[in-house]
Amino acid sequence: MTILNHDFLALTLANPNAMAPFQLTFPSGTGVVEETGILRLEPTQTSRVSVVLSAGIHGNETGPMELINQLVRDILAGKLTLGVRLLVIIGHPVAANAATRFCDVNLNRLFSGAWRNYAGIEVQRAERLEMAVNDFYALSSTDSEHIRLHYDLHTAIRGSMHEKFVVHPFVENAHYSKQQLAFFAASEIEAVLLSHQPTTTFSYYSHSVHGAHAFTVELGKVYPFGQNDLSCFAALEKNLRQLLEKGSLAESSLSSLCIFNVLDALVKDDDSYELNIDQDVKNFTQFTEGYPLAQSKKSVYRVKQTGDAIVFPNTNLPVGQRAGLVVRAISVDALSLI
Ligand SMILES: O=C(O)CCC(=O)N[C@@H](CCC(=O)O)C(=O)O
Ligand SMILES: [Zn+2]
Repeated sequence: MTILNHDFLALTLANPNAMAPFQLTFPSGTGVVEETGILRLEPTQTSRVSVVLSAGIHGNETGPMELINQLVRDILAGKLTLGVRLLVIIGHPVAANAATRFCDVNLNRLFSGAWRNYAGIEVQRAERLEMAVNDFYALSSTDSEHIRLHYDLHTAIRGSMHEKFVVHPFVENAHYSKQQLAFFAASEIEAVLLSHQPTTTFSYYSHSVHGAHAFTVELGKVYPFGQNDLSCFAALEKNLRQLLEKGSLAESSLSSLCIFNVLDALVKDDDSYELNIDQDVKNFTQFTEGYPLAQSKKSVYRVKQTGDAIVFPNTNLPVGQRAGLVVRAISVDALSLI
């Protein structure tokens, strides 16, 4: 079996629920479609880099799916010579076809085994995606020189003061990879959010279980299929092509990056939970000290310091889930870089 027109996204969306595995060859290697939306590509030459590129963990975040589909198409067509091990994931084809973020439960809250505590169609998918990542990294060399990367590409519900930004997973030793940050700077990513607690996101899973340099990468605002301006991703696309071809990461000065500590995760603690923000407030909007940013019958959250800002505000979710992040800018010089 082959992938018609090298269009892995079309194949995935045409078979959203399941797909029998099949193998394929392409000019620079061999591959296997392991399940719908899960494609592993192995280069002919051995490589010391294993890259996971995922998109569409939220079904309506179409731009990143189109971006990675272009990369796959060019690899399969022989226009891009694959030089690294590559696992491509289209996260949630059922939700993508329904043009919705998720069907029953937010898939990006189900990793690190959290799927065991939920019910819905995303549960099986989270377990399957964990397995795909486990199998992929298990096949990589255990030598300490081998580099494991996972970029989980998303787009945001709202507009943003910083159009492109990454969420850095919690790292216990607070040492941050200069090379990864320099790669983001070179890819026109404007800001980095440093998490300070474990989460149940996909990128955190790859980091915590497999020691990967793993990030949630936000690439702008959500648009339907066909309405994305892929030229907005040009810098990242160019650098991903270099990574996939040469196994090397483009780098720029970190001085262009705005760094933020995640101070607090706002959690919806009651059905009465509300955020005191306008409907169209952008990510990274700042507030003044004492401002009652969130409240419910059970709690009130007051802004701790003028300049603290909100990211991912959202109350359209079940009690117990994250309703936003409160972040505070810090200097890049304050980071311990390795
Ligand atoms: O725009 C929003 O509110 C959500 C965009 C999105 O899907 N963000 C990810 C971030 C994951 C992380 O914190 O690493 C998510 O909420 O799952
Ligand atoms: Zn998302």
